[in-house]
Amino acid sequence: MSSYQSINPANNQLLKSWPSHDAAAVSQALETADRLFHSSWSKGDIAPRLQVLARLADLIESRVDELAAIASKEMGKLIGQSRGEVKICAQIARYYADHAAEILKPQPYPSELGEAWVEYHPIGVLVAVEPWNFPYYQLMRVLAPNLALGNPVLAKHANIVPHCADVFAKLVIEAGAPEGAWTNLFISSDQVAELIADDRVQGVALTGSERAGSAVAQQAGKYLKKSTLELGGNDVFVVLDDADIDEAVRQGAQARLSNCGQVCTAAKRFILHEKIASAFIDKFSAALKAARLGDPLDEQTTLGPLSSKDARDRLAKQVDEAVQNGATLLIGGKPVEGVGCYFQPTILTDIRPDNPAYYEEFFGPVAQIYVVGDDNAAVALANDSHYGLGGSVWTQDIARGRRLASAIETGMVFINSQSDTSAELPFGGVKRSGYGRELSDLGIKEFANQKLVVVAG
Ligand SMILES: NC(=O)C1=CN([C@@H]2O[C@H](COP(=O)(O)OP(=O)(O)OC[C@H]3O[C@@H](n4cnc5c(N)ncnc54)[C@H](O)[C@@H]3O)[C@@H](O)[C@H]2O)C=CC1
Ligand SMILES: CCCCCC(=O)O
Repeated sequence: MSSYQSINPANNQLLKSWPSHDAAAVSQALETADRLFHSSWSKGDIAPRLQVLARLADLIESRVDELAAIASKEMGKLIGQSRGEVKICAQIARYYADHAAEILKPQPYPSELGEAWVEYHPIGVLVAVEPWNFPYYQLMRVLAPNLALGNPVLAKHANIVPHCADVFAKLVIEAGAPEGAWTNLFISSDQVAELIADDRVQGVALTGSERAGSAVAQQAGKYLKKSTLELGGNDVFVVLDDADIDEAVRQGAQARLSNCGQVCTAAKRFILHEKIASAFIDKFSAALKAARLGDPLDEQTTLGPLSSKDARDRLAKQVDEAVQNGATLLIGGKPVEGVGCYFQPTILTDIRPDNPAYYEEFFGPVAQIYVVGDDNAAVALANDSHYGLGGSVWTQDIARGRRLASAIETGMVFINSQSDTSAELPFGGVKRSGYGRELSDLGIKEFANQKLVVVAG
């Protein structure tokens, strides 16, 4: 039985099983990608590649509803959020279509040795290993910069979103990319490891769990291949005593419930100044309780299902263990009875450092609340984490917000906004949230040969 299956998490119905790719198909895909890398497509003028990205952006924009429905049926994202994800993908494709040539032009390096500059060249075939939570966005973050640069990509998507993987690959071809530029492979972890070991593969990008990241990075390290990792997070949502509480509650509820909480940069640890904690908790609890659970395709639904039964069962076990280890369950805490992988909006408080939950990411609609007396305590708590991905600070004193943003040990901090993403801004983290950056001018150079050329003076 294929391990790639489209199952609707709103009703557990099997939509389609997808055949896996065997060794011969993988070998052919690698050969085609490597041949493309050694062709004028990858090494020649950038313009034809950017034209493909512009056409891809147009194609995606013309098919938002169709693409969004596929994602919502396959992984349970609310239809409006799926439309938003599809639109961000078009934005990313268009950003690199419009800006890659400027970003990748040779950069002069004034030197006493003579005229010096850095050129940006593709390095070869890459492997992309991606998760189900943003089934198109995660692929586009790798495709767009590397297609602009000239690196062919072999993509291994999460096993529960094969339809998204397949339709994305077809869009890239329809936009005019040659065979080999982006190849979707329904393959196993072992087949990924074999690809990474092959001399024709020069790098690997992964978004997903620490477990997957560690396995893939070990293999990449063993074979001296460049890797980037975008892993989990336990992002803070710091509400200071001078914050606009109603706006913080509104965005805090969105930041915890969006995509049913299955977002690496979702607000997960709510750190509240003691002066406003009670007011925030009352309003925040009401906002989470007001969530309308239902079919993700129904525009009225505000909280869909988790992506799978496994994800739902993992979360339920995690919440139970947090309570067994001393946490207080303020609201929710249980799977919703009936069909589908639904989970109650949940708030946990009184989580002490000796509770394993204190250091754990809850990948679902589960908020942890902590109360502190001052800014230093907020920063100390924020940094007491194995993760370092994103975070947000809420205050009407921007200088104060900037001080906390600089002190919080993550890759991204937003002041008076929930975490977000846009093609022109770098995305990534530190510590166990991974390394490297995606998007922006930083992302397109992660897998570039940044070659120094010097003309002796
Ligand atoms: N940073 C992010 O955006 C995301 C983080 N996650 C984290 O991952 C956790 C579990 O979600 P999953 O989808 O199960 O993530 P996962 O890490 O199991 O899967 C992510 C991708 O890695 C692949 N993979 C897993 N193990 C692998 C291995 N040994 N070798 C090669 N490829 C491998 C999977 O097939 C999938 O394509 C979540 O609870 C969350 O903490 C999940 C989704 C997105
Ligand atoms: C809109 C935010 C995107 C976050 C992508 C992630 O969970 O890895």
